[in-house]
Amino acid sequence: MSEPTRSRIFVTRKIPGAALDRLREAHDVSIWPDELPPTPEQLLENVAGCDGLLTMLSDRIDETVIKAAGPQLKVVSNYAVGFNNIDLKAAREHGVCVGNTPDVLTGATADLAVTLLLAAARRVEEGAAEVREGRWGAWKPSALLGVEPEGKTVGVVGMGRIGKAFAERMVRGWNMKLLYTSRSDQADVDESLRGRRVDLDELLAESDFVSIHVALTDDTRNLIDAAALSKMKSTAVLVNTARGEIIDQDALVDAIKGGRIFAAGLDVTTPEPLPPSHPLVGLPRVIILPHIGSATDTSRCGMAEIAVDNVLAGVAGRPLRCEVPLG
Ligand SMILES: NC(=O)C1=CN([C@@H]2O[C@H](COP(=O)(O)OP(=O)(O)OC[C@H]3O[C@@H](n4cnc5c(N)ncnc54)[C@H](O)[C@@H]3O)[C@@H](O)[C@H]2O)C=CC1
Ligand SMILES: O=C(O)C(=O)CO
Repeated sequence: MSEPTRSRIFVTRKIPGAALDRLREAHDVSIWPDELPPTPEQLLENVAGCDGLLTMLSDRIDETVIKAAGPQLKVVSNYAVGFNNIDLKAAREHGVCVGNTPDVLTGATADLAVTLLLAAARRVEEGAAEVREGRWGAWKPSALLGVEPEGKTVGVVGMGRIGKAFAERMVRGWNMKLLYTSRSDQADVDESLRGRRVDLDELLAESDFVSIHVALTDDTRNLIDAAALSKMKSTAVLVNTARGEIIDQDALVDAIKGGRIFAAGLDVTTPEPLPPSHPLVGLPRVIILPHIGSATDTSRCGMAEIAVDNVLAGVAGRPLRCEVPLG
């Protein structure tokens, strides 16, 4: 009996868990060894001749990369649920399947959105900085006053998997009223969470807390711009765990400085990493985390299993476990 064909796979970063062992057993795998990602030039060099790529959300996989890999490339398996870093049109044109890692990170990312909402609302960053920097003075009745979610209105922009998990937490945990935007009606959300689908303008005007959960597309880039921010309540808290490009960051700096919204909690920014000199960094009432929404052992190992399954299926010409529709 002939040996099964071994494919060439490039993995652009070490990933947690044992899933990569399964890939190594079946195929010839090279893993980028550094903590820092390959530069665009290094990526082009390393993909040449590969049948499959296992990529990170920070790797830009455009037509140049797909062509540099060569016509034998069958699959790009992204170690993320988001796939805005991949040129889907180029993938389709070159007959390459694209995989992503949904569901296993939904709870962790929704938890982080709740964390950011509470941390921003209760000014946790400013308080912790006072302690760290020796500025903790006498207890003051009106120091670091925040806002409470209980019974208020939460607006979820994009009622997908994570949007829904976040909404469940806020409605069940804090008895909040739910408004959301969605491209289609969601009867289950309306029934089980007493949600109401509205347009973005109404959501921004009526919500005390707004959390972004849409995918980044040409339609959602800069969705939250100066005009959108101006529609929000001056007491509102804005949370973003989706993608940095969905918010116009210059407009957000102006809105926070001008007191046009109360606070913001961001897990994602443009660029990433955000340089410490950026005007958002250190701004009171803005808390920024380094894109850790899915950073739990459980989620990242689950993502690794799916990403490896996607590569194994893709190089074998089978449907992927989680395949991104290419239109
Ligand atoms: N901070 C982090 O570590 C993480 C961030 N994410 C981000 O969260 C996003 C959402 O993930 P999931 O909920 O699993 O994806 P999903 O596909 O279930 O949800 C995305 C939602 O956005 C909606 N949408 C897309 N374009 C829209 C538009 N123009 N207007 C209104 N709605 C629109 C879709 O209909 C869908 O309901 C990912 O695309 C990713 O960017 C995901 C996981 C971790
Ligand atoms: O999965 C994603 O899209 C992330 O941003 C990180 O898990």
